Amino acid sequence: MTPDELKALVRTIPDFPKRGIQFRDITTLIGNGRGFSASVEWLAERVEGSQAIAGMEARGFIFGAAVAAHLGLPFLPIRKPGKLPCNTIGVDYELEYGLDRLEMDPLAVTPGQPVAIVDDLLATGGTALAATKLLRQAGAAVSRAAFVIDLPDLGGGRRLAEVDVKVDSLMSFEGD
Ligand SMILES: O=P(O)(O)OC[C@H]1O[C@H](OP(=O)(O)OP(=O)(O)O)[C@H](O)[C@@H]1O
Ligand SMILES: Nc1ncnc2[nH]cnc12
Repeated sequence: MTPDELKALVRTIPDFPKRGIQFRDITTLIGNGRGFSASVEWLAERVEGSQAIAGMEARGFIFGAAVAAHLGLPFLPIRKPGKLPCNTIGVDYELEYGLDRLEMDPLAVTPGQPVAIVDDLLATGGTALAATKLLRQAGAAVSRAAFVIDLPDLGGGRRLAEVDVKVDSLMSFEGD
């Protein structure tokens, strides 16, 4: 499937979860078997060469885990607060429509291990920056991140470039 065909599978819902937000919903993309599979293959090609894939709860688990399994790599879950049973490190961050916190097991990576980030969507970059910070704090080398959707108007790509993370995105939505 072409990137345009995949983009046509993303549903836009206005004013969710807050007035003024155009919510780009991947439910309809993953609800299409060929679309899901093509998206996972596209992401996997971008992060090949990494030694592990990290994905952020919850939508990052959908694509991150699938990409890791596709490449035969470990998957590192980066979770919302209070979910991991082990000792954790955490970071608070801001996103397009609120505040949140991410946590991970600091022992999940080995020193210098190249870990790529995979998520469904890049908006302000707050989530991916928080994940980068956590993974680096745990000792991982983070230089790549791949997303299904980029919202370039919100500047996430620029913010990740500033911390030396190269970004690839399968499609983007701009100007509305
Ligand atoms: O670039 P940002 O401004 O940080 O926004 C992008 C993040 O927002 C969404 O997650 P959300 O926190 O809504 O959680 P969910 O995956 O549990 O739906 C999305 O899945 C990204 O992780
Ligand atoms: N506009 C948006 N649509 C879907 N998920 C998002 N996460 C942050 N902004 C979003």
